[in-house]
Amino acid sequence: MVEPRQPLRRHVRWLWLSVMSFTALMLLIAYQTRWVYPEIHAYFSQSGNLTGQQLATRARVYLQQGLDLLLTLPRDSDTRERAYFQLKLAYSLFDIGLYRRDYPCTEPSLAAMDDLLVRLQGNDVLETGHLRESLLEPMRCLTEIEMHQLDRRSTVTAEFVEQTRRHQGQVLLGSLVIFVMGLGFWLMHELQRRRAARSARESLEWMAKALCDPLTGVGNRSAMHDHVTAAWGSPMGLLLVDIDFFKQYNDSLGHPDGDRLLRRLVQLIEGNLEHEARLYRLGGDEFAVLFACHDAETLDETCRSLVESLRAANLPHPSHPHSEHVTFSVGAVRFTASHAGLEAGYVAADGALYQVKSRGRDGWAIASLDMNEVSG
Ligand SMILES: Nc1nc2c(ncn2[C@@H]2O[C@H](COP(=O)(O)OP(=O)(O)OP(=O)(O)O)[C@@H](O)[C@H]2O)c(=O)[nH]1
Repeated sequence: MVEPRQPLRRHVRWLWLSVMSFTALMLLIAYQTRWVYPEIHAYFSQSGNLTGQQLATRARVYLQQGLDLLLTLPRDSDTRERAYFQLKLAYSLFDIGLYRRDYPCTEPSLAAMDDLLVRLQGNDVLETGHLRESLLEPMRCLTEIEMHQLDRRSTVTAEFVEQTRRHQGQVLLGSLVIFVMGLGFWLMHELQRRRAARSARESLEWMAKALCDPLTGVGNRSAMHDHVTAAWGSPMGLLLVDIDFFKQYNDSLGHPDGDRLLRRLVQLIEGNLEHEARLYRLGGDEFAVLFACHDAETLDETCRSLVESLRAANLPHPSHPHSEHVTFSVGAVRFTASHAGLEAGYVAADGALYQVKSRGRDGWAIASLDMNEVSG
């Protein structure tokens, strides 16, 4: 019961491993998508961060506040001083390498602011129209920088998001390929294993067939040798059973009936055997019985019992010269299990069988063998 469940368990384990690793990968990707990338995106978008755009925005605010102060009347020294401070702050935030390099309007704007700062410091009279004109260009320039920097930032963010999406797609595709390859390898391994199991099973079946007589289903001569090898060194009894006048039986009833008689004989003999005794067909109408046999009485009793049970079957034989029923001749011997022992035992049992045949058949005879001589 345990054996057939093993492959199922292995399949489940393989599938479980594949599904778990695939799920882990998917979770990782989902985590990246759901939490990590938005975090990065948020970092790029946060309002408190000092980017190129935010410096320009602050500079413009300081500039606007300075201009508002200067446009306030009366324009006393305190107001001028506060306006100077705001303009100075705007100037310092505006005066950075990035703006000078990327925006041509920066240089003239800074020059105009510088000029205004000098005039404020020198307490020059400042006309409202002139003030507006001087600060119009820096204001326009800072607005242009702000807008451009905002555009740049959204372009960079969009590119980043697009890149991560593409990367994510590649990771997903790669994982799917790995998963499919894993399944493929598993499938190949499984097919290979099944092929090996099938060929092993077929080999065993062929081996079993090679040891079996196809007509009667009992073991053949090779199987009998295997039996002797398995019982090596132990005392055994060998009975050779032969149907009398089987040729006549075939001739009168036909070979199919002869086959049926052979199969019936197998049933009768097997029904009469002890548990550990085995029946073999050696060829034609000759059968052999092998069994553990420790003394002569057992051999004698087995022969007697077998012949009597076969006689009791009363199988009809229409062309038997001396009887109306099928009769049998049995030759028997005891030997010690080994190849040489079997060979000698077979010769001796065959001799005993020949004696029975010569005496008129329908009987049994036991040959004696010096068991020590053939025990090797
Ligand atoms: N029906 C059938 N007949 C077989 C088979 N194998 C051998 N035979 C026949 O068995 C007969 C054996 O004949 P013999 O060896 O002369 O033996 P017998 O006729 O029994 O004579 P004795 O043994 O001297 O009594 C032959 O006619 C074979 O053709 C088989 O598988 N089926």
